[in-house]
Amino acid sequence: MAPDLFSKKISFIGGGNMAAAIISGLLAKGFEKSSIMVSEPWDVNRKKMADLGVKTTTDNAEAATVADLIILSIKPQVAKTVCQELASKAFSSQGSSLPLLVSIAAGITAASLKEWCTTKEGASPPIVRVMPNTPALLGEGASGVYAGSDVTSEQKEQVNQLLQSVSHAIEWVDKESLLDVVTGLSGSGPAYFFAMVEHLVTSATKLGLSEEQATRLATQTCLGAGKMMVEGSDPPAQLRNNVTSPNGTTQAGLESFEASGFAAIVDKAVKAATDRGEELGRVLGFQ
Ligand SMILES: NC(=O)C1=CN([C@@H]2O[C@H](COP(=O)(O)OP(=O)(O)OC[C@H]3O[C@@H](n4cnc5c(N)ncnc54)[C@H](OP(=O)(O)O)[C@@H]3O)[C@@H](O)[C@H]2O)C=CC1
Ligand SMILES: O=C(O)[C@@H]1CCC=N1
Repeated sequence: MAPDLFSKKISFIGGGNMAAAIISGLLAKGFEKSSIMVSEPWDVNRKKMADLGVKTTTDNAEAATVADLIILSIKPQVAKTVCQELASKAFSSQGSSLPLLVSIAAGITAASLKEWCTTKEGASPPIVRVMPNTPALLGEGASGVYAGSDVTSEQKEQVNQLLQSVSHAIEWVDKESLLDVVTGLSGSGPAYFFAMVEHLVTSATKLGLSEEQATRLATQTCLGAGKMMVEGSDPPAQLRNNVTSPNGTTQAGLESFEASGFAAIVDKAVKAATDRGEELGRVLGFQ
């Protein structure tokens, strides 16, 4: 990581699953524990953050005031309240030079965040939206990013550095609505693979394997297939063909998937998740 981000103070508003994943990634890259503060109301989660060695508080304004970079890692449903609190209790006293606000909240648009974060003096922070995913915990994340027009190239570089500590794939999108697609693909995506493995294990158990054996075989198959796609040069379709012997077992399995509408099932799921992101932004955002 370049020294630029290393010299910054980062505050997380909300210390749940994603905050833990990103903080773990940053600390693994050598980021100073004392340069991270987490504001979290729930004592159980606050203790988890304190156990990582970072500073904690229950006061969102305190965390926001000391930060060069604020990560909004709360649920979309509380984004408005939290932003308005930051505007009145933290940003108002900071003049026009406000810290960069990085929101990971699904669906909530930059325009809504901007509106809610505007102080009564009319100042508002530059806003970047990121859609990460939970493999960030292992430094194996995939993230989509969108920056508002007032974000400087230096700030974009800081966000890149932040994401490089937890993600292998960092995809900037120039149309904000595409972040909902990123959410439906890679934000929610880990759960699709977990569900797939759960079903594979159940199927193999019904056919006689023990649950333990089936779990070891299915999870390693998932990891191995993933590594082949990421580390090799062949596209997924080629890799699929390589496994599929004519009239063999894989062909039988894949034909059964297709007969049950596999492509349509995946299409509908990614669309449903994408639409839900858009809906969250519309329903919870300003009209
Ligand atoms: N989980 C995932 O895979 C991904 C999540 N996201 C996005 O990340 C965001 C966080 O998700 P996730 O980490 O899973 O959620 P969590 O519920 O695990 O974390 C959110 C945390 O914020 C706390 N919180 C609630 N109200 C406030 C408040 N007013 N001020 C400060 N903190 C508060 C919650 O406490 P309490 O529990 O007491 O309410 C909780 O600990 C969401 O917006 C989600 O859309 C993005 C990508 C992937
Ligand atoms: O399910 C959710 O809404 C969040 C966003 C992406 C993953 N988890």
